[in-house]
Amino acid sequence: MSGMERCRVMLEAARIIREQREEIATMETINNGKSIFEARVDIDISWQCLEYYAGLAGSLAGEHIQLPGGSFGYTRREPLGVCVGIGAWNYPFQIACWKSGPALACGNAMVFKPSPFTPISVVRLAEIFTEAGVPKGLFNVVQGGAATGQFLCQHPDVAKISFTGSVPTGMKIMEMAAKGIKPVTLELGGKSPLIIFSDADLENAVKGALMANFLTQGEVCCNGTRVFVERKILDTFTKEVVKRTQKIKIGDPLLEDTRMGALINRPHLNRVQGFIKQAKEQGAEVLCGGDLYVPDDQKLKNGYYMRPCVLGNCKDDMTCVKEEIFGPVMAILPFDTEEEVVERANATKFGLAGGVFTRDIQKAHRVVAALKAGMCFINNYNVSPVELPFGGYKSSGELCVTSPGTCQLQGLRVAPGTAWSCVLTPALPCRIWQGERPGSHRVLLAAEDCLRGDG
Ligand SMILES: NC(=O)c1ccc[n+]([C@@H]2O[C@H](COP(=O)([O-])OP(=O)(O)OC[C@H]3O[C@@H](n4cnc5c(N)ncnc54)[C@H](O)[C@@H]3O)[C@@H](O)[C@H]2O)c1
Ligand SMILES: NCCCC=O
Repeated sequence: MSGMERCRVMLEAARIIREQREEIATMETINNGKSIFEARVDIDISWQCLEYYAGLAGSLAGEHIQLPGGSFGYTRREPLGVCVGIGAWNYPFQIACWKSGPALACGNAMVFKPSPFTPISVVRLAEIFTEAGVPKGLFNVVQGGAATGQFLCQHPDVAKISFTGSVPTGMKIMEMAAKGIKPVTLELGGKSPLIIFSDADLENAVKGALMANFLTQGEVCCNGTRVFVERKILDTFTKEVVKRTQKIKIGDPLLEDTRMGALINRPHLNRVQGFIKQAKEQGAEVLCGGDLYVPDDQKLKNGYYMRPCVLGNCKDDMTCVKEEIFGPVMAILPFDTEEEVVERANATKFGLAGGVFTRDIQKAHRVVAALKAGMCFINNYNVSPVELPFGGYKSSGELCVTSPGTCQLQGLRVAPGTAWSCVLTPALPCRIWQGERPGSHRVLLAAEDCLRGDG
């Protein structure tokens, strides 16, 4: 198909998703346990993602290169072929759209494997693609766990792997991809810093801290779970955060007023509570929550519910501050100076996201520029519009570069084939990618290098 033909089919899929928003959101709530309130937002981001990539499909073009003596050369953008998408369980439908959107827009086929804990909604996506006119066999769902994932990654006919999940699994995927010399995109875990300066709008900062910690039961990769608070406002901020956390309505995720549903499964619930137990042993103080929540509704009494937890008296070397818990657990850490907090915020193996709350706009930009993190928020948190790139530094994953015939299957939202793309928004650290030209290296440059002229 031509790009415009692919665009039309993808727009139709986006339209069907929009039309069936309520049904798919309900399915996602049952699939994952998150509140229907949040699941609707996930579905909206999903159709927006397909619309976004549909919009790019028609303008994917090669280049004409003039050579001496009247000769010329040209480049074509060709699909890679069969791409594998492997997803995590926290945003099942959305992750499947993030991966299939760019793959299909560029003319690739995709075999998608959801997490075995959330197998359902992606099957609906496959049906929708078929209804919209995606040719049979172009988007495929394979169910299974680690062994199935390995099989897909090692299959000789697979040209590219896009993975969302934990760091240990990401390392295995990268090894498998290396053996097959396959490009890979990794979207991995995080332990992101959220920095609250004393001049911040307190009301907004408290809301931001809740947004950064308790969406989807805290099971969000980019959550700002290390909440650094300037000592001058530590007590006021902590008191308010605890008060608001205790008011979060937990329970049946299908009810309109529920804001926190059930964790994904019993082993994960036990793991999250294990982190809280260990935090107490290491000297942290549970300021609220952390215990099981048993809803009044009899049919939910064995559900995997817990009260959101705020930990005080935390230190940087505690396990609860260093490791990704992937549950509703916020750690509060006092700080005194900007220099100190930036150093502590960056002292982590992860680098997915970061946030700053302050009324001082210069300080805000200075601090986010100094954070070694992919997605940075100023006076806001956990909004990820599809138009913006999403990906990490260090162990949080790799932002792959563009390559001919495909575009990023997640992580880099630029027109495939664009030679230079610059992302420079108030809330994002600037990054510049150099697209591939035949025979050249592809490099990822920090903005500062380019501004100095090194780029
Ligand atoms: N950066 C992002 O965009 C992003 C988004 C969502 C979740 N995450 C991360 O995902 C993690 C939670 O998800 P999870 O528990 O499902 O992660 P996981 O790594 O356990 O599993 C992810 C997927 O990989 C598959 N898998 C497991 N072992 C495999 C192997 N050896 N080979 C191939 N596939 C294999 C699983 O079946 C699943 O589909 C957290 O660390 C979270 O931060 C990151
Ligand atoms: N906004 C979606 C973030 C996905 C990470 O878990």
